[in-house]
Amino acid sequence: MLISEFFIMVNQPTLLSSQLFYENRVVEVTLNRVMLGLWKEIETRRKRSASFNCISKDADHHFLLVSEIVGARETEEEDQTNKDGGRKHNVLLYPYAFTVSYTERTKHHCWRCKDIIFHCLDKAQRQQWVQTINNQLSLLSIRPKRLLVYINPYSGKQRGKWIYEQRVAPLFSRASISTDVIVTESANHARDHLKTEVDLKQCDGVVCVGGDGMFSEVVHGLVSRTQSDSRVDQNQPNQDLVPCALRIGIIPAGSTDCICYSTTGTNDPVTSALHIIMGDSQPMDVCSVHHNNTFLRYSVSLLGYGFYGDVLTDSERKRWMGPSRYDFSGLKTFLTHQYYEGTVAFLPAKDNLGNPRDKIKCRTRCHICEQGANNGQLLSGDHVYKMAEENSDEETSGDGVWRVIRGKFLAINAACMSCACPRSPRGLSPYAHLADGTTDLILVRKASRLDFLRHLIRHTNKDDQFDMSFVEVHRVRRFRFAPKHSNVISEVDLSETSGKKICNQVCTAHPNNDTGHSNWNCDGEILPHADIQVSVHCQLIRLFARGVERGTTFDTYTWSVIEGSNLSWQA
Ligand SMILES: CCCCCCCCCCCCC/C=C/[C@@H](O)[C@H](COP(=O)(O)O)NC(=O)CCCCC
Ligand SMILES: Nc1ncnc2c1ncn2[C@@H]1O[C@H](COP(=O)(O)OP(=O)(O)O)[C@@H](O)[C@H]1O
Ligand SMILES: [Ca+2]
Repeated sequence: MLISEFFIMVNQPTLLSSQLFYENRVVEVTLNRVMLGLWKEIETRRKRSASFNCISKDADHHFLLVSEIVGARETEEEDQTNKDGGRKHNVLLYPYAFTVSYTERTKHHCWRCKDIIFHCLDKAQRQQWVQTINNQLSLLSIRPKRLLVYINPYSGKQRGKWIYEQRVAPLFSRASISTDVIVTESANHARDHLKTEVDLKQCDGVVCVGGDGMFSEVVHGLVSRTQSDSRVDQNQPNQDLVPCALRIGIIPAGSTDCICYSTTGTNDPVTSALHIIMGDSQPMDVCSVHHNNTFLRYSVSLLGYGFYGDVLTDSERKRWMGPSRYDFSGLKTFLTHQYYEGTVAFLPAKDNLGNPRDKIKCRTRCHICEQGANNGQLLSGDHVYKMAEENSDEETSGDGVWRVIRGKFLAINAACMSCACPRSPRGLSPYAHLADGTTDLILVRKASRLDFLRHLIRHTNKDDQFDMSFVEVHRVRRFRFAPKHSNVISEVDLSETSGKKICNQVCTAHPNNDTGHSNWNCDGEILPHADIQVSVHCQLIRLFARGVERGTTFDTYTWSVIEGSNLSWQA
């Protein structure tokens, strides 16, 4: 925060100002539209031989941004003695206490809810403070007041219900958020409920408690509902989709929690609950996946063919193992060392969106994502595009240049965001962006087991997983894949979209016994088709998050202390 910004905050009209007892002293506490300031210290009381002495002290200035207050409430008596260090004298002299809860940043992007207790001389004064603070909070229109919560009781280690009830619900109640809670009874319960039954006008957001699969259900429910309400046909691969009005919150309780980790920097339920309460908003890209002009699914994190497809397929049979199923199946798949032949065609992103190796990380208020939105990255349906065959063959069209790459691949991954998660803290594509309208397409060609292991290990440390001869990565707006024994990216198919037969048949139809195909891992769901068309829809949804924050700076501290300052609080 700049000192000039601080002056602006201080000079807001005062809403309420009183002398209150705080910790061991009487202070003047002032509330304005943007900050709650514990301003001039009037006197400090210290206990000395069971009596109190007044010791004056230099100015000591604290403040708390109103936007980071969770709520204010009358302090329960037990809180007063427990949390306030059992200072009995407070109870005698200033018997009416109120608690202000606020967010505090701790290590590794984790947030915590902290309390400050102030003591008033009389009941009316306390009531006035609690009411005025809460009234101010209710004026913050970005904050949700009513939420629809879906809990998957079987996610991760099956602790979703406990996490919600013990760690999250008490915070929502402190923030005066009302909730409708649904514990899902089967897969797709949340998706179908959102698609058909819910009156979306009755809530300010949807929260899912679970893993990436549960988030995916909510995305499918909300996006499909929004399109059907707007009469948009999702089966058209190049269709402009209508952005969803409601924001989605994720309380992480799953196996990978990659979407939560990549959007908040951690997989901590309390942090996520606080982002929801603060009314944070993070736009996010969504990929639509089609097969032969039929809609299959949406994806927001990983679309993986080969290695990650095979890990998922194997792990689904081992759900009973919980999150460690991925470690077991990961090892098994690695040892199998299967590669797949096929053709990838892609439309690269515009240059101003950087590239997957430029070391520009997506952070809160990311300027690359702003550029993406300004570029109008969402492609409209009537663009004519062309495609050229062969490794570096290229052909220009009104929409850019399509490139086609054929080969044998251990893995083909598309990361629409970094896909950072506890297993891989930098992620599959560390410099991918949440909301730029692109996905990073990672092609891992056939290589030795040892080289592939080196590549995988680099996901877990600081080394560059793309700096290997058999790995290439492209930032793209759209792509298509056809396995070898398919003729999907074919002359006929291309002529339908380009109007010109510019490309020879890339993949020859093969009499085949249907082996040699992997599955696509689409945010943890197995896709039934290997040949797919993918388009990125820029900023189609919004999350209750703010992206990963940069390092700790002055303005990341909420309860800040400005000692020795000569600033004065003005009405
Ligand atoms: C020798 C060490 C190798 C370690 C490699 C680690 C690489 C990890 C990259 C993880 C990327 C995760 C992308 C996210 C995928 C999720 O959508 C998906 C479903 O999650 P959930 O619903 O919570 O179950 N998770 C996976 O597909 C798991 C992939 C794990 C592969 C080891
Ligand atoms: N009540 C339920 N019973 C069974 N499956 C469910 C239920 N609710 C949701 N699901 C499904 O469980 C799958 C995994 O959910 P997720 O929350 O991602 O957990 P995990 O991270 O452990 O995979 C998702 O595909 C989701 O559709
Ligand atoms: Ca993106």
